[in-house]
Amino acid sequence: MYKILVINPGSTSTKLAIYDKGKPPVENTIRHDIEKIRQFPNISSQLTFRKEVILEWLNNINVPVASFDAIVTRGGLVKPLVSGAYLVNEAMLADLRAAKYGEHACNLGALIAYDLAKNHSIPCYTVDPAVVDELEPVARLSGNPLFERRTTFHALNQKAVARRAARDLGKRYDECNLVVAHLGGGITVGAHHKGCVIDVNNGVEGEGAFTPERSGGLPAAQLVELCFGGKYTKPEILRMIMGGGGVSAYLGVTDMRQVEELMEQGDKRAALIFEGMGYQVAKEIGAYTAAIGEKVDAIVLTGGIAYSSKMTDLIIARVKLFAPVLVYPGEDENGALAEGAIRVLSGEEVAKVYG
Ligand SMILES: Nc1ncnc2c1ncn2[C@@H]1O[C@H](COP(=O)(O)OP(=O)(O)O)[C@@H](O)[C@H]1O
Ligand SMILES: CCCC(=O)OP(=O)(O)O
Repeated sequence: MYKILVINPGSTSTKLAIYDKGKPPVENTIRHDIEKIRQFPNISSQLTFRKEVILEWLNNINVPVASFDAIVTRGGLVKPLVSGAYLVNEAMLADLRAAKYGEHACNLGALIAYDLAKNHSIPCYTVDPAVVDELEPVARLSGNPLFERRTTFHALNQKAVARRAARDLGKRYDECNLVVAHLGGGITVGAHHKGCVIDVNNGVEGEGAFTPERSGGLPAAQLVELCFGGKYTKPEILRMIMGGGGVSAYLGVTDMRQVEELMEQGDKRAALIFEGMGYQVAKEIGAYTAAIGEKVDAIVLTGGIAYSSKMTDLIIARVKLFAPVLVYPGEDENGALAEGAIRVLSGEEVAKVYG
């Protein structure tokens, strides 16, 4: 068995885990001060800050970087890829440094891992990055040839949870039809048809349901008016879509537990926004059920917001006629990353080469 460091950078946190030869994992979620994060002009400039926080933790628990057999990290926004494990290489790092395929905190993972590992000859991997692309040709059409739909979604957790749901249904993943909804800071709903995600909303480009901090799909003509109206700058408008949209724009908070507290105090607007999110997620589930076009074995709800039975009850009430609903709150991205690295180290899977 192997000793593996897992690095999973999110927009406001860095999740870390050490998997050591079958022992229970040692995990740590470092929540970054939001004001501190906002001081950085862009994601890539957070590199040194985030790396030092990781080194500090390893130092505190007395684990040297050299003791790891591999470092595995949540993949960044790179070119569209088939599902699997990838060796972190210079070509991948160059695309991430240039944010060639977009900016998201997950871009930092491979950059940090490589930086930590480079003096110790330790291999670094990513598994099922957010850009896993198994879309059918018909799903790529946007409605105008100037725009092509592309994938950015919770591929790692969606795939891991879909495999778990298949096991619980007594089937193999590639025998199942599942609609998986990851309900977190970003919300993505994927149509898993016999082991392939044939369609999914892009979680960072303004598609799908609104989320705690993202707008989801907006009325296109109104957005164009706003862009050319002269009142807002490009970064301000981008923040309306990512970071400051959705629940944040309506209520000024991004934690759904706070929204529930407001509801308990009788805040009717909070109740409407909470219901609106569930309503939009249910509509997405309906759309991706249609995308599968065959009998759906189960609808799967996962991610942090799936801890809220108020939210899952609201969604289930609208979608239960389509298929049975399974709820797996939270995520086990760390476990999925470690398993991916172990598959490579043990020779069960050959790491793909990015380029
Ligand atoms: N018990 C809970 N009830 C309601 N919402 C929750 C609960 N726990 C976490 N959340 C919400 O889950 C979201 C984060 O989900 P998570 O899956 O960890 O995020 P991400 O997809 O961004 O990694 C936050 O909006 C948080 O408010
Ligand atoms: C990066 C793609 C999926 C996504 O929206 O992730 P977060 O919810 O972690 O921002």
